[in-house]
Formats: sequence, C-alpha cells, structure tokens
Amino acid sequence: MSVLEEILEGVRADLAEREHHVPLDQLKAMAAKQPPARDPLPLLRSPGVSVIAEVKRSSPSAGSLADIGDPAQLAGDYESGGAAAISVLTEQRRFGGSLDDLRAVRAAVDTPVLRKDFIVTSYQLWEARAHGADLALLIVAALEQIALVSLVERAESMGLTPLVEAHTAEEVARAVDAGAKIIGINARDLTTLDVDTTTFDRLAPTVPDDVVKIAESGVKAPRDVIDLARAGADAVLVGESLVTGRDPRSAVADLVAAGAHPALNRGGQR
Ligand SMILES: O=P(O)(O)OC[C@@H](O)[C@@H](O)c1c[nH]c2ccccc12
Repeated sequence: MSVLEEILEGVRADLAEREHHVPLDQLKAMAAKQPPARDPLPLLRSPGVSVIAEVKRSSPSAGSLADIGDPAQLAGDYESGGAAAISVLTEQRRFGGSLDDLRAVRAAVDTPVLRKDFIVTSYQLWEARAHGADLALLIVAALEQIALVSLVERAESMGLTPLVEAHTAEEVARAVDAGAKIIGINARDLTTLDVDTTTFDRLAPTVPDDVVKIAESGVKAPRDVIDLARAGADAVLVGESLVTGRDPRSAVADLVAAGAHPALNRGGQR
C-alpha cells in the first residue's frame, strides 16, 4: 500500500467517526453562520509571488516538526510577515492537525485560510466552510476523475475556492479538465514521499496561462522563491521551513520580499 493509500484509509475511518457524531445538517447550519468566504484569486493573480504559509505540526516524511502550542499566534505571525493566505493542516493521524486548529486560525487572521486535508467527500467541504475556511485542497492523486469534478463544483457552490493539487503532467491535465482555477504543483510525490525540486519547472508550462500556479513543498529560502518565480509561480506554499525556523514572521517576510522583487514583476502577462 502506498503512503497516500495508508493516509486515505485513516482519513476515511476518522471521517466515518465524525459523520456519526456531527450530522450534515449541523455543519450546514454552522456554515450558514459564517461570513462569506474570502476570494483569494485577486491577490494570487497580482504581480509577484505570494506566500502561503502553513501551520504544520508533523508530517509522514519528517515525523514531528514543531510543538505548535498556539496555532492562532503562529498564523498571526505569518500574516504580519505578509503571507497572502494561511494553510492549516487538519489531518490528524499523520500531520497532527485538527478542525480546532482551523477554527483557531480563522478567528485570528483576516487573510484567506486553506483547509489542507485529504478531502474525499462533500461532507469534508462542509466541515471546511463550517470552520471558516475559504479554500479547500483537492488532491488529484486521491480522487477518481468523476469525484474530482464533482468536488470542484461542490466547493465552488458553497463559496470555497478549490486548490487542486497535481504531481504529474497527467494529473495537471485532470485538474484543468475539472475546471481548476488554482493548481498546486506538489514537488513531493505523495505515494513515495520523495521531493523532486524540478517538478514545478517541468509541469508549469503545461498549466494554462489563466490558471493560478502554486509551487508546493520543499521551499526553504528566498533563492527558491526567485527560481520558482522565474519558472512561472504565482505563489509558493511553505510549511516545514517556517515551523522549524526560529522566527516565522521574519522568515515569511524574507520570502515575501524575494517574491516581490521588481525584476520578477510578471503583471503584464495577464
Ligand atoms: O512542508 P513543506 O515541504 O514546505 O510543504 C508544504 C506543503 O506543500 C505540504 O505540506 C503539502 C503539499 N501537499 C500536501 C497534501 C497533503 C498534506 C500536506 C501537503
């Protein structure tokens, strides 16, 4: 069984538990009380490379990364460092996240918030909206095409912006066919956990111009942001290097400064 399949097995078991305890109607009522979801597209499409900073306690590849006592404070630091959006891992077994983290972060920041999880049913999209998320991750490798298409539509119908994650050219094509407006190119292969830093360079040219391109995983330094900007990234999604560093606010600020470099101003292209 691949790592992705193992993760999905646990996700489905935990989901069945939650569905048992929290009826869908209750989630829908919670979602109805939320302010409308924020639209991340204008900022992501603006010139320069935006930074999406991730609240990540652990990962299947690295094990425990950081003892994040106060996810709201961390998210606040990311926001004051200039992050365009905050990603919150909510998968529990391998990433140590929760919907509580999502709710806490939502309450602490004004930027758009992404629910980062292994979403396989629309129930999880309702959970995302009920806990204040503006975006939801959909992983192509975890979904049959028919399910991907329907989850993209369902997300949009509830105001959530889907970030559709691909790792191969075939997956990019599936993301485009599903109508994704934002595609995340993950340098980490979720079936083996290997990171290949050439992934974005290879796949970005296969993504249509009007689709927002996010480079995910393995981004550590301002230099990486500059390289990814040259390869066509609109944003980078960064977790590990921020949660393991000493000063998350200034680490984000350094990446933001690299992404805002005037030589990288690609604004005229759209
Ligand atoms: O911690 P990193 O290497 O900076 O990566 C962040 C993010 O890309 C990574 O957490 C991620 C990308 N896609 C995912 C899907 C599920 C869980 C996690 C992820």
